[in-house]
Amino acid sequence: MTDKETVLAALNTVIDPVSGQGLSDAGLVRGLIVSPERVGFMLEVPQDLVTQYDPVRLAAEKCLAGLEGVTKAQVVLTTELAPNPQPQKQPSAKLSERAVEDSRPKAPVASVRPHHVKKVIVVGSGKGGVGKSTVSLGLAIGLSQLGLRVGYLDADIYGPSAPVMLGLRQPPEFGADKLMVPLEAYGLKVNSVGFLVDPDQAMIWRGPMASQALTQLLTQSRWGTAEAPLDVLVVDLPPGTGDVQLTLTQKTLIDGAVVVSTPQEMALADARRAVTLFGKTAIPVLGVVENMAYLVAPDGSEMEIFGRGGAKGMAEVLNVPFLGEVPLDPAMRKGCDEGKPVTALAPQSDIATRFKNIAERVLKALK
Ligand SMILES: Nc1ncnc2c1ncn2[C@@H]1O[C@H](COP(=O)(O)OP(=O)(O)OP(=O)(O)O)[C@@H](O)[C@H]1O
Repeated sequence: MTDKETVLAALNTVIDPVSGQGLSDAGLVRGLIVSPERVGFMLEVPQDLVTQYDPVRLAAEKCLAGLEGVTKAQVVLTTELAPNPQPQKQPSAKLSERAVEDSRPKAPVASVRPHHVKKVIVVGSGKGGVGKSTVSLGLAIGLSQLGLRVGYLDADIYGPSAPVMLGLRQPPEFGADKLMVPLEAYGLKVNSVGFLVDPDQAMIWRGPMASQALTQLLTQSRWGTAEAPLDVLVVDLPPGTGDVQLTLTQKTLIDGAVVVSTPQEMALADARRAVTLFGKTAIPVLGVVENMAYLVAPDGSEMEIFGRGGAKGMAEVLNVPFLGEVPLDPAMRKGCDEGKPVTALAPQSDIATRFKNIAERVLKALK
């Protein structure tokens, strides 16, 4: 009889069309059973890709059937967004050492990659109100000013801000392919939790519901096409380091994370946690942005309202890149409130140049 290692190695010869990796490495093999009667597993894929994966299912089944000693091979295609199965009664028999080892939590294997998106960057902060959304949008606009095709997903379920910051109100339409068509603003393709629910309503989401909504926004939006894929999708995460962030970062193939902090110690402590969270989920930290680093007074002097250099120092200590500082800029605040982002409308301004420089560093760190 064949063993699990042999089966997993064989399944790596079948290529996942989305990630380009073998099925085992891509984390698509779930619930593998290797018994004298049969070898089988669940091929867990995003709901919208089921048709695309049917040939992969057949190839996997053929691969298993070709292994020595296998009489019955079975691969079941299942979608990630299916409702949770009823809890199974736990077997009372004592588990073997191997089974105990198998059941220990492992480093998560991400499995969802949005369609036609080359790179996904998440922007997080430990603490709320540090300007994460402002910086995410500035970064997205900066990347697009560098000539890239950029998407912006406002995934902040606790306080979606894209509708206000970009002056967008109408919900996205659904295309014939049942995917949401992101709105377009200032050269960005935009989708937001705020388009789907009333942004003024306090949002109380149960963790699994929030994670599912975010995964759907991410994977069921038509960000790009085969001819014109998105170069980068910037995802503005909810603040904090809780379950919602953890689940999203575990379930999605993310290429890098940017952490935003203000310079004061209270914010830095939380930002450090965010860096640690990304580290734990094996997401490369592309760097830290220090927001509200200073304010230019009318006499031209720089007032360091929250202290300055704290986030830079933190980046050095944690050995992650420092991407740059963003001053308190009243024009940027006003533009955000009025749906007129100043970095897009005044691309030569100091603040726009800062975001372009940050975008350049992010790109460099991504490569
Ligand atoms: N550098 C800045 N200069 C001026 N105003 C700023 C700056 N950064 C953020 N703001 C303002 O501070 C407020 C909070 O910013 P923002 O919504 O981006 O924070 P956030 O961290 O995303 O908040 P939340 O955690 O609530 O989602 C907004 O009014 C925004 O315009």
